[in-house]
Amino acid sequence: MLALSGMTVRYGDRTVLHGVDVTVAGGELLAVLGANGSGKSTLLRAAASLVPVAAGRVTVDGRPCGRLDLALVFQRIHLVQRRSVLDNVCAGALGRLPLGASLFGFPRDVREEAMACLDRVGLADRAHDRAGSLSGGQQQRVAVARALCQRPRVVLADEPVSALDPAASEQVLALLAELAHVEGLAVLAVLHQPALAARHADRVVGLRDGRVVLDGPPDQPVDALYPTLEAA
Ligand SMILES: Nc1ncnc2c1ncn2[C@@H]1O[C@H](COP(=O)(O)OP(=O)(O)OP(=O)(O)O)[C@@H](O)[C@H]1O
Repeated sequence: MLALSGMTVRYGDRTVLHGVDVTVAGGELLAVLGANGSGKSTLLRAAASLVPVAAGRVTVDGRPCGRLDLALVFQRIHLVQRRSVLDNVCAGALGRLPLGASLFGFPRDVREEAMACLDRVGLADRAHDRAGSLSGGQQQRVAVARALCQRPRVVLADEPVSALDPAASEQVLALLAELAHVEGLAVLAVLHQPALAARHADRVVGLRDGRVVLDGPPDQPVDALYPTLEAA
């Protein structure tokens, strides 16, 4: 479903992605692994058109990727802390609502859909609490619900569990895998923990110096991606 082809990104005269090809099927959770600076976030940002691309194409089912095809989940959780959990999830629908539609509150159908998304992540009972009153792990699940409310085909998650404790990390990864497997979404997650990828991803892509150096089953050895302590 999602195909990144020949993705090349340069910062100044430095090339940080060298013609990277990555595909993610519908129903698949793909983990992207690699050492610091290997180009993982740049790849995700290039896929979302958040950085200029020197060459390459991003397609969804063979068509150029549209703004509404993709939903993003970031490491730092961007929720409006003083608004309710439900309002934050409703905001996922903004891209398809007419301008100003949310000025006097979100329409009832959007609120119902947002409640269903919250139910999906196990937080329907917190809908009317302030987002800021939830734990980090719960807020990341709200961010996933907001992404769902966008009705995307593809979810791109950039280190979604880096700030979470082990139990919350497992929960968020299991949720992303479930969205892929149950909703048929293509989910690409940049991760720093190979063990989490091995437990939850369907496939792993490894980057080194802006190139794909492995692509295969999630439980394959990935040590070669990371510098040893002596080399660091
Ligand atoms: N805005 C920028 N301007 C210049 N260079 C950048 C910029 N963003 C990233 N880079 C460089 O591009 C390379 C890849 O960075 P990127 O953030 O994609 O790596 P990463 O694999 O996600 O790293 P990390 O695991 O540390 O988050 C690095 O060498 C980084 O210094």
